[in-house]
Amino acid sequence: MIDIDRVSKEFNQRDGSSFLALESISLSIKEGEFVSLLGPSGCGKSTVLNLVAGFDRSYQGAIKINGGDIKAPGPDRVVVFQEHGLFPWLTVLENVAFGLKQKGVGKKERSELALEQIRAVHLSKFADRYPHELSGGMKQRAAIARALIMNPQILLMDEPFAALDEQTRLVLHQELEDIWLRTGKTILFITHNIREAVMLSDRVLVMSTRPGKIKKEFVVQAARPRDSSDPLLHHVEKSIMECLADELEKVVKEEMGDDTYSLKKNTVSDRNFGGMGGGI
Ligand SMILES: Nc1ncnc2c1ncn2[C@@H]1O[C@H](COP(=O)(O)OP(=O)(O)OP(=O)(O)O)[C@@H](O)[C@H]1O
Repeated sequence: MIDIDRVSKEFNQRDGSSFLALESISLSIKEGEFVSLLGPSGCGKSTVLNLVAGFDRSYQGAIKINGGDIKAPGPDRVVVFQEHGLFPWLTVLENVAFGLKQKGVGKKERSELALEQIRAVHLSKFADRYPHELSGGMKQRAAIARALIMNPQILLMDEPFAALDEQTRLVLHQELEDIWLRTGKTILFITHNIREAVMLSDRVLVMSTRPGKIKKEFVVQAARPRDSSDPLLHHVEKSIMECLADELEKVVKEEMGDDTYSLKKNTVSDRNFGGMGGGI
């Protein structure tokens, strides 16, 4: 369904030089699969998502959806960002129905369809509220409903839960898994949270940084719906942490400007990773 074949991406920098953000990335995502891209800050996760979304067409290599080239953003792919992007002057119902209005769907039909999606994300009681009257989790639910109402084949999710508190995030993980199991959407999910990637995904692709590459793939074969106490999930988390230790070292050295600093001296500890469920 999504085929990324030896894709490289360079950005022009202010000083006129170019910066290689992605180097020969290849990956395939099957229809209905839930795949996460995981990696340290700056490894190119969002760049990959933007290319698949069709926001940026200047790259080397090929990206195909169902065998066809991506020419522009399309209705088959909808992006959910960390920032919900709801219109502040519209209610939840109006926000969710907005895309259908643009498509010319009549008021009664779009309200019915919007309410259906709003029910699916458990926001029925808040359909007539404005975004500023909602919690962060509610806003992200509304953003998901707004994406789903367009019935895309593919959901591209760029750290959609990164700004939420831990409890809310856990609830939304369950809700997203329910939605995914029910709708069979193909999901490409970007995160730097190891626990989140493992809890949600069929496969986690760990990226390395500068330039961004796919370092390793982890298949998560745990049963659905996922149970956070499943030992298999903990096992995969641990393997991913080990895989990421080198990358973190690179990032920390670069950010601290100190070649002598070593994370590993302190071992790959909970402190460095923010706990088993932590981010990177
Ligand atoms: N428009 C741009 N111009 C120049 N460089 C860019 C541009 N967009 C991204 N980059 C650089 O490309 C690299 C990859 O960025 P990207 O945002 O894809 O990383 P990321 O893994 O999503 O990071 P984060 O987790 O912090 O969001 C970074 O070094 C970033 O500074």
